[in-house]
Order: sequence, then C-alpha cells, then structure tokens
Amino acid sequence: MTAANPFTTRDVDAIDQALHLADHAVAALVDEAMLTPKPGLVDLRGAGAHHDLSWPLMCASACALRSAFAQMALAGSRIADDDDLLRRRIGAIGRDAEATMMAASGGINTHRGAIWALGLLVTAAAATGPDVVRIAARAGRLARIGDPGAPASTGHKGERACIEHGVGGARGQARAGFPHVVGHALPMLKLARARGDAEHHARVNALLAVMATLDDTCLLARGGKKALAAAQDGARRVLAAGGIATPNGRRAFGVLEARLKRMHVSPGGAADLLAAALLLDRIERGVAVPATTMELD
Ligand SMILES: CC(C)(COP(=O)(O)OP(=O)(O)OC[C@H]1O[C@@H](n2cnc3c(N)ncnc32)[C@H](O)[C@@H]1O)[C@@H](O)C(=O)NCCC(=O)NCCS
Ligand SMILES: Nc1ncnc2c1ncn2[C@@H]1O[C@H](COP(=O)(O)OP(=O)(O)OP(=O)(O)O)[C@@H](O)[C@H]1O
Repeated sequence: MTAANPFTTRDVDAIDQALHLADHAVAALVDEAMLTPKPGLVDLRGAGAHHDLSWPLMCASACALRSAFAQMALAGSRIADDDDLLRRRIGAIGRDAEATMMAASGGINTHRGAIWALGLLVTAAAATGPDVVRIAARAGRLARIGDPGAPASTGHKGERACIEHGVGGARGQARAGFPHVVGHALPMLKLARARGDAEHHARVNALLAVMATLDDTCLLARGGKKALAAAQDGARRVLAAGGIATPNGRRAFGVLEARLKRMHVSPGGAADLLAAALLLDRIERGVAVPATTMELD
C-alpha cells in the first residue's frame, strides 16, 4: 500500500512557480554582480569603492538567498487574501534572509537592499503573473503595510541617512511602487537594446538611468550630499553623451568612475534596483532559467 500524496496539483504548481521566481531572482543578482564596468561597485575588474567585497562573494551570497526568495514567492501565492498576514510573513522571511546573507558573507552586507526589493517583487509576482507594472504596484502596496514584527529602528547607516537628509531611501522607493525600476531602468534597457547597444552596455545604461535621480543612501551615508550629486551628475553626463556604448559616453564614464573612486563611495542602492529591473525583465520576457542556477541547492 502506498501513502496518499498529501500535495494537490495546485500545491505542486505553486512550489514550481516559487522555485522558478527564486531562480530568476538569483540569476538577476548574479548578472548585476558580474556586469562590467560599474562605477564604484563590485564588478569583474575588482571591488570598486568597497574593501570587503568581491564578485565571487556577491555571487555566493546571491545563491544562498534562493531558498528565502522561494519561500517569499510561495507565501505570495498561498496568502492571497490577507495582505497584513502576508506582509508579516515575508517580513519574518526577509529578516531570516538577512541572517543567511550575513552567514554566507562572513558578516558583510552584500545584499540587504536587494533582499528587500527583490523579495517584495517575487512575492508580488507569484500572485500577479508576468505584467511588470502590476508586479511593481502590488509590491508597493505590500511595502506600504506596516510590519508589527519589525524593529522600530534598524540602526543602519541607510536609516540614519534618510533621517539626516530627509529622503525615502530603500523603503520610500518600494512604497512608491519602484518608480526607478519601472520608469527609468526598464525603459532605458528597452531603448538601448532597440538602438542596437550590446546587452552589457544596455544594462550599464539602465544602471546610469537609475543613478541619475535616485536618493541612494549608500552614497549619502558614505559621502553625504556631495557624493550623491557627483554620482547623479556623472551618470547624467554619460547618458547625455549617448551612453556607455559611445566614445564620448565612455570618456564621461571614466570621469564619473574616477570621481567616485576618489570619494570612496558607491551607488549600492542603484545596483540593487538594476537587479530588480533585471528580475522583472526576465519575468516579462519569460527567459528560461539557466541550468547553473537550477542546480544551486
Ligand atoms: C527596509 C530595509 C532595506 C532596511 O532598511 P534600513 O533603513 O535598515 O536600510 P539599510 O541602509 O540597511 O539598507 C538599505 C539598502 O538599500 C539599498 N538602497 C539604498 N538607497 C536606496 C534607494 N533609494 N532605493 C532602493 N534601494 C536603496 C542599499 O543597498 C542599502 O544597502 C530592509 O532591510 C528591511 O526592513 N528588512 C526587514 C525584512 C522585511 O520587511 N522584508 C520584507 C520583504 S523582503
Ligand atoms: N555590485 C555591487 N557592488 C557593491 N555593492 C552592491 C553591488 N550590488 C549591490 N550592492 C548593494 O550595496 C550595499 C552595500 O552598501 P554599503 O557598503 O554602504 O553597506 P554597509 O556599509 O555594509 O552598510 P551598513 O553599515 O548599513 O550595514 C549592499 O546592500 C548591496 O545590496
């Protein structure tokens, strides 16, 4: 006699979908980490303005987060009619994911902002289907719900920068429904591809489109308003010169990179939002999940 299978076809479909979304999230983070060149950020050339990060560490951290992203996506499809409960559930998974990240990275903040942004987006995508505008709007609705399980203050540098400079930071971006992902990164990705930029150039241009106006607390916390202005102004100049694929754009990119290096600052928030855009782009285009990420666990 065989034991009855306790899972319905719907359960199995939800688990498959959750793993698929988690694979997309990990792939998007790996693509972001390896994208080269990025100003001030970890890329294949080195650690940028960071002394404690490297691309293999970023990739290991991304891979360690697969299970957390899958749990969030599963919660997103299972808890479809109680957003307060769903918010509490993904808050708890998110805090566990931050602990997992710290264990995988040896105590370095590799992906705190990314867990927050991509976590909300995979949760939302599990219930909405592949329409990126609907995904971002639902993620925004979830981010606007208070989480009674969250500490009143994280004490992180980003939080202090938000208070000191009166900006919304990672929370504000999510609560507004990820305007820099939907309204800046994704349109630039499409525009750059359409005019014939190579894929890596299109992605760098998407990062620059985010940097040009984002209130990035990584920059504010380390270098204050001066660093934020340097990053925004530098990114705008590269785009105005035609983007990274053009000779003038590459020259402007070199100037931006040298300035950020001198100031020891990096646009970590913009990098997280590029990863968020790459995730939504994968979902929208129905990209096949590469075998390497399928075999991570
Ligand atoms: C809200 C978060 C980011 C904590 O905020 P905190 O004020 O502590 O910010 P902190 O500076 O530590 O992290 C912010 C990170 O976001 C990124 N970031 C910075 N600026 C921005 C910006 N403008 N937009 C988006 N991301 C940004 C950076 O990578 C930065 O490292 C998050 O860690 C959190 O609350 N987690 C709890 C778990 C949870 O609720 N999860 C929900 C589902 S994922
Ligand atoms: N390629 C990348 N290179 C560097 N940072 C990145 C990259 N991609 C994303 N980031 C983001 O930048 C953030 C790192 O910022 P930062 O170095 O200011 O953190 P931190 O100093 O450890 O912050 P805290 O003191 O608040 O813990 C990470 O949360 C990560 O999400």
